[in-house]
Amino acid sequence: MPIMITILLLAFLFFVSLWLSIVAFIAKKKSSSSSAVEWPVVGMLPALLCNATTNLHGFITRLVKESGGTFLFKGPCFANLDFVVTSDPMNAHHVFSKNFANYGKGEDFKAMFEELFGEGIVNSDGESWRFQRQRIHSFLTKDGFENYVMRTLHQKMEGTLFRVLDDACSTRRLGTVHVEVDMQDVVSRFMFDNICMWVLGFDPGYLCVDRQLSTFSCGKAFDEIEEAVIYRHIVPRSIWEFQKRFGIGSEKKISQSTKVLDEFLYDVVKTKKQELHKEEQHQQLDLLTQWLVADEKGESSDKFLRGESSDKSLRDMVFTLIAAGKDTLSSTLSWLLWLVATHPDVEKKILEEIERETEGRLLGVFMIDKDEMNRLVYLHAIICETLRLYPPAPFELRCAIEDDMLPSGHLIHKGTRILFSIYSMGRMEEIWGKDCMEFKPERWISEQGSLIHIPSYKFINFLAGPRYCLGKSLSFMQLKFIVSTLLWNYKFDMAEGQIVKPFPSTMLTMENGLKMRVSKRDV
Ligand code: HEM
Repeated sequence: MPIMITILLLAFLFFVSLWLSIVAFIAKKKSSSSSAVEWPVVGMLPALLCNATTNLHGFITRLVKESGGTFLFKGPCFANLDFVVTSDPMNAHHVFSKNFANYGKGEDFKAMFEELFGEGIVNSDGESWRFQRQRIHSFLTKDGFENYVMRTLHQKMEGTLFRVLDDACSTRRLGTVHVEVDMQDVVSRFMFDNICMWVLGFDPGYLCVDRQLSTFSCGKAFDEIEEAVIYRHIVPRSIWEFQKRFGIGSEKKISQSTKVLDEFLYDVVKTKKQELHKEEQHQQLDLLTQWLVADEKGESSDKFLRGESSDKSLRDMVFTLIAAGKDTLSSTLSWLLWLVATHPDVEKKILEEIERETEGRLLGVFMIDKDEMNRLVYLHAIICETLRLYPPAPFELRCAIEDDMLPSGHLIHKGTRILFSIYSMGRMEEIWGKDCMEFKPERWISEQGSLIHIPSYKFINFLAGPRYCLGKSLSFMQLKFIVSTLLWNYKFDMAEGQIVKPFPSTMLTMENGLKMRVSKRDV
């Protein structure tokens, strides 16, 4: 009997103390100004899940601002989902440049992107990464490559993009009112074809004049993977791995889309290898041909890829380059078109600059040379400003190899993951000033009219240090050509009632697309 009384007494005390701690926790939560409450056992996961589908980037930006630049995101205690989240430029400088050797992509990142990038450059570290970087860099800077890219771009714009837009304009003139074009979809298809032309050497026709005819499923598969993979960032690895094993939910989508892509890419690799010895094939400048030719010449200098590359490593290489170029450029273009359409003063200034610097030669798709391109300073500033507010790759992840201390004073243990929010960095008052939320291209231009240099660790959209983006200068060249030609020839107005907001994805796309009315510009 006394034992029974003792047990009842202990149970009573346990429930009273549990009740008191819950009451205290809720009271603390109510008085706390933090946007993410840390719950017992599940950590901050409920707050992340609540915000993940509505305003993931805004939520993280709020947390980063509240914490003064860096905070620890606590996941559930059983899930290994803790991250140090930061938007502090000094931390970026430390991790990406000064102590570069201590930070890799980490096992979790590799697992997340395994079936997509495989051993491709963005998913590798060490020797394999160094070798691929040096090779891709030499191809991109090879004599004639830039011209080749600009020629293929010109060809696709004139042959397809302008005709698609002309169609949209003439339909309006014939009286079919309210014809709206989803420009996000158009530029995404256009960029996919464009990148394929210089990575694979042919145009797969994802954007074609009669878009009803485009049955090409590979481009769609790319888009679907990108949407689905964000889920792997949010839930514990064991959960998405379980779903992957049994083909459930977004994991089913990823495996179906990867299959479609693999069929296409392996087929391209096989055909390319077979045709390599045909006359003039060696002269082709697309990156896949250049890679195969370099293999033949025995230029491999690495254990990883000595001799002829396997079909798998070629597939990984081309997939990675298409992914690196397509989404980044199409995201920048979409946000830029929206920002210009909603800022008439900026639109007016850019048209004045194009007229002044190219003497109006852009009517139709005319090539502009490098000198003319360099003179388009305001356009350059518009691109930087778009990237600042809407970075195509909003996050960057790194994992510590050994213990370390960040300049912000945060102790980093071996294996800790650090998530850089590039989106938040673009909206920090400490970096950009009080008007950081405004779209203001002028902030990039000095009083003398030249571009202001912002250190790469403050503007890490192309990353900083030894792993900075290999496609940066190619991207500016292409974007300047596409934007100047498009804006000079067409006027883009927002469709009525269109709400533009970011979609929570690994790439910063727009949730509801970008519906616009297109008309020919009267110049
Ligand atoms: C607006 C356009 C672009 C932006 C904002 C951008 C941004 C980035 C970022 C943030 C990274 C670092 C990724 C990581 O380490 O996880 C990166 C890497 C890379 N980018 Fe870009 N990129 C752009 C366009 C391109 C284009 C057109 C190419 C085409 C060749 C390209 C090729 C690469 C490659 C090969 C890497 C890997 C570099 C390495 O790991 O050493 N990028 N880019």
